[in-house]
Amino acid sequence: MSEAKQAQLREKGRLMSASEIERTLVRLAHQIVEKTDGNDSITLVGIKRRGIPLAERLASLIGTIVKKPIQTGVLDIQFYRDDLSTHDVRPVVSEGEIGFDVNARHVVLCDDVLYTGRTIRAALDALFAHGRPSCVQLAVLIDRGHRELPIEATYVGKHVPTSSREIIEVKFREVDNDEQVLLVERVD
Ligand SMILES: O=P(O)(O)OC[C@H]1O[C@H](OP(=O)(O)OP(=O)(O)O)[C@H](O)[C@@H]1O
Ligand SMILES: O=c1cc[nH]c(=O)[nH]1
Repeated sequence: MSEAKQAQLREKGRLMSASEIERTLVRLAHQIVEKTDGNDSITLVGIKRRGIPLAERLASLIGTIVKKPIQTGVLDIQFYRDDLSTHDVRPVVSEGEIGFDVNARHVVLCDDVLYTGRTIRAALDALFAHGRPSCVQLAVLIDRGHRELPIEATYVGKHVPTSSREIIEVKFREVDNDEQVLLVERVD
């Protein structure tokens, strides 16, 4: 986030520490194993940017539980202006190959925050443009509400009721060199 943008935000508190994130991911990994019943076709697909470390960490935890490697993939969702959207942006998938086979795979999309649901809608479009998964589920660290589409997560780390002025800032060491979840508020 740019310094100018950061200057308009006021920190309201910490929602999760590094150890709370770790414990939550362990719980989510066990829930995924329980619900997918050791399914060999499982692929954890991270949505850029912070969905990627989330997918990789969950895949590693699940791999340890089921004692076999878990396939991962990446989806890159770009944003562009869309005046029809409440937030003036609409997620789209960047062009190019998806980099993994989605056919007959049990895909678990992974993202740090679920908000309007538009990113996940774009991710679903991308998946089905590239093949036919057998099943698609969604894992998110934080569900903050305010959905604009009929999309819900299968696995949720933490439900955080928010106002529209508030923003969830997830920080992962792989992306941010920091590890915590913050609640901040726009002060403009
Ligand atoms: O449900 P939605 O309204 O689509 O919002 C959720 C998306 O917003 C965030 O991405 P952000 O735009 O902050 O990009 P980043 O992860 O690259 O920082 C978050 O990582 C989700 O991907
Ligand atoms: O609060 C929000 C909303 C969307 N994406 C985020 O990362 N935080």
